[in-house]
Amino acid sequence: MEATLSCENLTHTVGCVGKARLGSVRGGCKKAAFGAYNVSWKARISVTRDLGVGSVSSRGVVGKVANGELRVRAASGNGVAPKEFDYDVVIIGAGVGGHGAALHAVEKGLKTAIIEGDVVGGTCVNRGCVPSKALLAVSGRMRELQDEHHLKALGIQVGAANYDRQSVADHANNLATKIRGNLTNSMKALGVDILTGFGSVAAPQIVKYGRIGFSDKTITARNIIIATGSVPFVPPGIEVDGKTVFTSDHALKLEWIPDWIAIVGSGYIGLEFSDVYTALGSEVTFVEALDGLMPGFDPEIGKLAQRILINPRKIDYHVGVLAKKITPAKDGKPVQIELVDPKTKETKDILEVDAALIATGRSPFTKGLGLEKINVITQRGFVPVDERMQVLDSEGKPVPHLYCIGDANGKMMLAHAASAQGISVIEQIAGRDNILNHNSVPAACFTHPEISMVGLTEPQARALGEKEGFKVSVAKTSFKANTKALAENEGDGLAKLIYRPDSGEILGVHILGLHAADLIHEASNAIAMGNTIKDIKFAVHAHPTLSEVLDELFKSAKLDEHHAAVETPNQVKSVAA
Ligand SMILES: Cc1cc2nc3c(=O)[nH]c(=O)nc-3n(C[C@H](O)[C@H](O)[C@H](O)COP(=O)(O)OP(=O)(O)OC[C@H]3O[C@@H](n4cnc5c(N)ncnc54)[C@H](O)[C@@H]3O)c2cc1C
Ligand SMILES: NC(=O)c1ccc[n+]([C@@H]2O[C@H](COP(=O)([O-])OP(=O)(O)OC[C@H]3O[C@@H](n4cnc5c(N)ncnc54)[C@H](O)[C@@H]3O)[C@@H](O)[C@H]2O)c1
Repeated sequence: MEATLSCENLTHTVGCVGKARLGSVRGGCKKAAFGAYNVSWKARISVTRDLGVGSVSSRGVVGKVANGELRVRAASGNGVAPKEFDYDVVIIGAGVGGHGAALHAVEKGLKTAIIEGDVVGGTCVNRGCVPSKALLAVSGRMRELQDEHHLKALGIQVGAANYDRQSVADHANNLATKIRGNLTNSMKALGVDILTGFGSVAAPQIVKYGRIGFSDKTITARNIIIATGSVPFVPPGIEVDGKTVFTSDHALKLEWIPDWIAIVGSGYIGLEFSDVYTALGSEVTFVEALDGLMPGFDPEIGKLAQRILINPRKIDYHVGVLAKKITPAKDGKPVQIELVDPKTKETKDILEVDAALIATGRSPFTKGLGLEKINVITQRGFVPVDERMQVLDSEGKPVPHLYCIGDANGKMMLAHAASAQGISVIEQIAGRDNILNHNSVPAACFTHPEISMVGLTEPQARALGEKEGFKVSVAKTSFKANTKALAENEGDGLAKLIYRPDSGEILGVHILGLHAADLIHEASNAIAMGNTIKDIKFAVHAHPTLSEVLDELFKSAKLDEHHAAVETPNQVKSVAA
């Protein structure tokens, strides 16, 4: 038996003895018979014949054989950096972006350090995705238990639902602590060096870290990745006291439940918190500067979201007005919000409420990084990068060995986008060119029901079609036609597909309905893999599942005649073969 080993990025070689169930492998990197073999610790070895399941190990390198493919990775984690540098990779910021990059770096055998100035996990774990989803888990259940009509339809009777505020807050805090521990342990287990302090770029390939203003330790790095994230953006004129006027950082602690809260900004944070607060008994008033609520969503989905998530709840709103001045409650006076016309700046109204949550976006946290020393000028604080996340200097040229990922570059302020950008950068450092297709990155808003999306909105797709001269079509399916959704008595919802009828290319998918955040991945994976509607419309989905909403969606797309004519379902092909 013979096996072909294709090795990439050979740097230095470690001895490695391979044993697979059907034999072992011997030879150099190009072509090998079974027996002992030498591989680079950065090598990826593909075995052309199915070896069954087995493993190889030597000097901290283990490889697993499965389905004819042998992957080799560093088991004990950190590799050995070339002599002239302390590390192959130094990451500044241990949020989800930095964490994703660090794990992938050690997997590639790169000696890696991560510098954190606060606590591991960053925004997502400590002040973002994780605690907010814990609160939303409670709001979802409270909402269901309070919905008599819904429960009656299922034949269920329950007494009055109630909650203990401190226990809900503890649930969110405990979850953040647990996930923070998991992240820390995963890096320690693989041997990532976790360094404590505020990091900055002292010069190309040199990083300093230590207490802010006293960065007294210096390390050298072949590559530096900036992953310093973001903080809440508070517009000027708004005074945050952390008690009655606060940002998501404070709100997630759930220190109290105001009877009436104004939420300034109807983006992701505003919408998710409106779900939490209304389920826990608050009345909500949205203040949104743009002309409609949820301006970032596909307009049709936004309209439906308003019908399902806003109108039936104790929520009212002011749109097309700017919250210009907000004064915290003081001396028995409530919180005061001055609303102005965004164009004329004329005062439109003064709101008096118990509390105000400021959810007006996030600012990159990039001050003090020392980028100006290497001729990099941030744009509104965001670090300019190219499609490979390479930092650009003031002339638009990539700075060698310097990358920026996650919220700090502002390309897509989502946890999984930060992590995916980190992995993409490590792939490049390991010598494999990689460009993340941001159009394939899904997003979700975890309201009840959820909203999810990938790719373009309908107006964006139509604008692109007009510019590039292609036709855009739209298909839709309703959750009302889905057996599983109806069994759950959760028929409210819509899935929308935006596509090119000439090529079958998927331009965007938007879902509002039960478990929309999980359902979107069939569409996002299809876009990432470059699959067209023709490729996936014959895929089989289990019945009865919510996934059939997407099955119906892809099946209902109408492709142009010439394209439809060449369609052949895969299963028909394989039967014929
Ligand atoms: C309320 C809320 C809910 C969210 N929910 C979701 C969600 O459900 N799904 C989702 O995908 N996204 C969500 N996000 C967005 C998500 O949290 C961010 O996109 C993500 O955390 C960005 O990751 P990052 O690694 O770029 O930065 P961060 O997570 O902000 O981490 C950056 C880290 O760098 C550290 N740091 C900064 N400067 C330095 C320095 N100079 N030296 C050393 N360390 C430094 C910081 O202390 C921090 O730990 C939410 C955000 C908020 C606020
Ligand atoms: N589930 C998730 O994935 C999730 C959840 C929360 C946050 N996030 C991320 O966090 C980031 C920040 O979220 P966000 O909701 O704060 O920002 P956002 O950009 O989504 O929404 C901010 C809204 O505030 C409005 N606004 C700004 N200034 C205003 C003012 N003075 N008066 C009235 N309205 C004003 C804007 O028009 C906009 O609609 C987002 O980019 C998002 O990606 C993601």
